[in-house]
Amino acid sequence: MEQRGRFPTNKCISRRQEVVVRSMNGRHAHHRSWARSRRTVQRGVIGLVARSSASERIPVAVLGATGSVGQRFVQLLEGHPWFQVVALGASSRSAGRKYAEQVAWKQATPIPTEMAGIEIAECDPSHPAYRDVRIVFSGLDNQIAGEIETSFAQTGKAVFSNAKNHRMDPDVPILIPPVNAAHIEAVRGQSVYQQRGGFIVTNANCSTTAMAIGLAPVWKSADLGIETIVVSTMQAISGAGYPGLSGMDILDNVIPYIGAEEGKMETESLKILGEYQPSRGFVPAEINVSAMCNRVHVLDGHTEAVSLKVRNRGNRSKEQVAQMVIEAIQEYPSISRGVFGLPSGPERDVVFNQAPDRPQPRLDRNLGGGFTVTVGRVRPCNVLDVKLALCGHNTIVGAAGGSILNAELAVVKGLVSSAGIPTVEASTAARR
Ligand SMILES: NC(=O)C1=CN([C@@H]2O[C@H](COP(=O)(O)OP(=O)(O)OC[C@H]3O[C@@H](n4cnc5c(N)ncnc54)[C@H](OP(=O)(O)O)[C@@H]3O)[C@@H](O)[C@H]2O)C=CC1
Ligand SMILES: N[C@@H](CC(=O)OP(=O)(O)O)C(=O)O
Repeated sequence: MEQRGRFPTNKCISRRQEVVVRSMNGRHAHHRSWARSRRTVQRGVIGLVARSSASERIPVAVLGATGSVGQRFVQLLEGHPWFQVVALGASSRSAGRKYAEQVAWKQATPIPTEMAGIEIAECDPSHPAYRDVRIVFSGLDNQIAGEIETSFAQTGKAVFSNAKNHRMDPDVPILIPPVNAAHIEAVRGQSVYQQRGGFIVTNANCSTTAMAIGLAPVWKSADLGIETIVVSTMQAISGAGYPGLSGMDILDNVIPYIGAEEGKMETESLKILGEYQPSRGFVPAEINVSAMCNRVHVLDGHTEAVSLKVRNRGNRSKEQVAQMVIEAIQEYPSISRGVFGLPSGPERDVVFNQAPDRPQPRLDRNLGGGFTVTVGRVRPCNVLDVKLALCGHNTIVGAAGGSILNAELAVVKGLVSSAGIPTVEASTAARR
């Protein structure tokens, strides 16, 4: 069984978490006890909201639900404390059939019973299946994702996309909560948000996501920073969707080409690591990135060999820089769960594994339920400053799981409203 017990019991939560958990109370038993155990917390900046009268979770839809990423959404959303899948969308080839009858299910857990009987709808926002939906998760094929996602946002839905189509739009964030949570503010500048309350948030290309999370501690360290990244990927077969590559192509083989992947890593990473300024939009990070992408004979989990030139090396030796990189990773705070209290967030977003032969996709991809990126082999580089290996699950943190984290962050930030569900903003305003 590859899934962890996914939703957290309380250990230590922030006030922000507490607000969300309390606002969602009544929805999930262990979240109620999570909130109860924090009743002694001092009333703070955000304050405590009254118990919500709402007893439902936020209704959500998954588009592309029959595909590789769509199935991950369905799997990861089972029993979600805040979200309830009420609609599943796919092409006209699948529409009209019950999900369990139509999907070629390839996950290691059974089809969730709460979704098995849902009738697949076409991806048309006027379809009655989507009437009550507030959040739309998109695992649509990028040949058609762009227009469909726009049409859902135009009907007031919050769209969280895996597809590449909108990633470089000037008002759409490529959001990775442990790296650039502040970018979610870009949503408020989307005209469709101002007019109808709908918006689009994308996640990154899966290799780019693992790299951004793995390198965030270095990038954000005032003593380090990054000037140059040279990365070679070893990408899993599942990244090509299902059925993807034929066995004849990938067995006993490495394919040193994944269409457009290198360009995406080189451009998306600059937007992700850059700044969002409401007056100027996205200001890209000043980093040189060179990517070489390879498909390897691994089912899930993208591994990457990275060489770095740091920005602030000063007089330090490369050994000292390598040690500082390790410490930056070890000290990097738990952001998804610790800072924001996102229920899908792992204990740690990024970890350092000191074993000489890690990370390895088969051993490390499911850490933190597939939400944690593992970094290892940090050592001096003869050409740049340091080199390392990192690994992240391409269809969990790199795809469906990443979108779910993004939607959870949007709820915490008050961007997704739902009747009876107080948000951080609403509860703060109520106290003014
Ligand atoms: N696999 C990965 O690791 C990652 C994938 N992505 C992105 O996520 C998206 C999905 O990828 P993946 O799951 O691998 O792709 P799949 O090919 O496995 O699934 C595609 C989905 O899109 C649906 N679809 C296709 N055509 C239409 C249409 N005309 N109208 C409505 N629905 C349609 C399919 O429905 P039907 O079954 O009815 O044909 C299916 O549900 C892509 O944009 C991809 O680039 C992003 C990051 C990582
Ligand atoms: N190209 C990635 C998966 C993918 O679909 O990426 P993107 O979302 O950037 O198109 C891979 O093959 O592993």
